[in-house]
Amino acid sequence: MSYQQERLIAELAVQRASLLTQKVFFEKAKGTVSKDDKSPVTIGDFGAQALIIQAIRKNFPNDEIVAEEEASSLREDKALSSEIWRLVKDIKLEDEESNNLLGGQLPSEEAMLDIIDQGKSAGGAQGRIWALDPIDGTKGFLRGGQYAVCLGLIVDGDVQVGAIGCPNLPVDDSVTISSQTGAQQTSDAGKGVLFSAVKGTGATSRPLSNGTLAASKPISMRPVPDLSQAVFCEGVEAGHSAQGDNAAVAELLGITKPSVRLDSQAKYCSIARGAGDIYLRLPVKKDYQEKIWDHAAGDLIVREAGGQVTDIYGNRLDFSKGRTLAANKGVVAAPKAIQDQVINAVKTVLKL
Ligand SMILES: Nc1ncnc2c1ncn2[C@@H]1O[C@H](COP(=O)(O)O)[C@@H](OP(=O)(O)O)[C@H]1O
Ligand SMILES: [Mg+2]
Ligand SMILES: [Mg+2]
Ligand SMILES: [Mg+2]
Repeated sequence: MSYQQERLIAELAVQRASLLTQKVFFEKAKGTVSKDDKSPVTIGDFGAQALIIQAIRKNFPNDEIVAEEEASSLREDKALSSEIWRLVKDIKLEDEESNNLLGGQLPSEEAMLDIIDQGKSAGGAQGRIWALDPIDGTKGFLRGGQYAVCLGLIVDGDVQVGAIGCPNLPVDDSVTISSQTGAQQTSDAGKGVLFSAVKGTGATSRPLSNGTLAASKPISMRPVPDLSQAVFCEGVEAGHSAQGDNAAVAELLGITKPSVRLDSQAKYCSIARGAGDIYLRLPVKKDYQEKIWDHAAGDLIVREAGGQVTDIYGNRLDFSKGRTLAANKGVVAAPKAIQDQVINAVKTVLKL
């Protein structure tokens, strides 16, 4: 199975949904609601989820979908629902053929709510399951920092296809990343990248801009001959990974440069293209289970670019356990050649 059609649909769906998120941001349409877990969810998250699920349903009607958001709060907030519909209804790619492939415009506001609710699969070890994070790094999105539109296809527990749109990353793969917590986001020029991978065929990047079906370029992690020179990245939100432990691991590895802080799976994408080297996500809360939509696409893109992605024990991420990575704790991603060294440092710092 080559998964080329799945990759095409995933790329176009992510590209279209990214257009919506950019429109939401630039129109300052930043209505948010709080979920039970107290995380914010914006007009962009709901709208992007609707657009991507529509594309999956149109092309692969029998597949299951595990998506982050659900529409119950929207059904009780007519004003917010109408505002999302206003922004979603006219979103399209420049290329008519691509729009038709994705199913065209959504038919109505009510249909949009129903579609948002089609991402409630329990996940698991069997069959074809799409993992969708319509906006990963919602807090980064709200701050004007990094965020990502992420879609992965898991087949019998194994990620086969991944696509990630990063509207605020530089197009140029060779630009070394720097911390982006919001304030630096001033200009749009040269920004917006679409990353993708199919298992066994490598990872690629291309510009995300509307209408560009430009050729994808292969990307790969850069070699790290001197670990002390490695660039390590971590999340901006201190509640999502233990920044003190991350720093202690870096110090043990002899890394002297401070971490680069980015929200979202832009971290996986950045190391995959050689704009950084190591991604550390050491757990803050012992009982937190990472969500599959926060990692599926990024895990594949990094591994296809020559990296290894494991949890803090050195075990591969297991996407067959349902909606969460119930068998794993934390995430450590690095070039294959140095992954063992990084894991040893993690084990020392966390006393595992
Ligand atoms: N206690 C916690 N530990 C780890 N990840 C958490 C967390 N609470 C929330 N998250 C997840 O962290 C993601 C963002 O990661 P990062 O901090 O690397 O940008 C969030 O995705 P969303 O923004 O899609 O909700 C959310 O799912
Ligand atoms: Mg969220
Ligand atoms: Mg997320
Ligand atoms: Mg999200």
